Amino acid sequence: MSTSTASTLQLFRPIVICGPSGVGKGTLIQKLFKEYPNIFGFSVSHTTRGPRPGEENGVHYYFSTKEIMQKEIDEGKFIEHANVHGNLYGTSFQAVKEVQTKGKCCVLDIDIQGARQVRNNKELNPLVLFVKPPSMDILEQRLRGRATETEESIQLRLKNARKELEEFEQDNTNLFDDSVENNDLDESYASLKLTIKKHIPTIQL
Ligand SMILES: Nc1ncnc2c1ncn2[C@@H]1O[C@H](COP(=O)(O)OP(=O)(O)OP(=O)(O)O)[C@@H](O)[C@H]1O
Repeated sequence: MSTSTASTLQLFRPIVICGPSGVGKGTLIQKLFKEYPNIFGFSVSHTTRGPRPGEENGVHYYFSTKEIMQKEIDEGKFIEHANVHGNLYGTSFQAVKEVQTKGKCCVLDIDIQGARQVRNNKELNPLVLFVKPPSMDILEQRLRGRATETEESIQLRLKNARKELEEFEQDNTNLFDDSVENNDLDESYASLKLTIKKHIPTIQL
């Protein structure tokens, strides 16, 4: 008897990870990819900026032009997009589908505005999780400890973080399905895995 892999392939709901800058989203997501490279996948983003040495089209980014990408945004082909210093960046529905058709669960690191855009998308049906900092002081320490931001950028991120935390606490639009507090990293990572399993029981973690 033969079995068809195509018919047994599970299409996992994508997971949207939201939370203030510096809370540790990237750190948690990297741990998932490292422990489960065959279960989780990152979608390839589009950009209109030129490729840097060593960057490959379809691997690091899909390189596009402003005209083409804007037309595709207008046609609704993008889950979310942003203009950063004059260049467009975004995630297409197709890029998420490519991860899903490999049998992987696509993890998206997008901001609250982006999450709001995809929240009620029936086709995507994302699991939206919020990563909370233990406190604003700790968030500030992490942003400073990362040493990637100017003072101005830290202040802007903290200001946005206060707004995002308020939105999370009120959450009157049911934007988030669940949340994880990123306090001790190992405990938070374990809690993230449990939260994912709770909402996507067929995932083998
Ligand atoms: N649980 C934790 N305990 C202590 N430090 C942490 C923890 N999680 C992450 N960090 C550290 O905090 C800093 C910010 O983490 P990270 O870059 O993952 O945040 P982010 O939410 O992805 O930020 P951004 O949205 O700006 O990309 C990093 O230096 C990281 O090593």
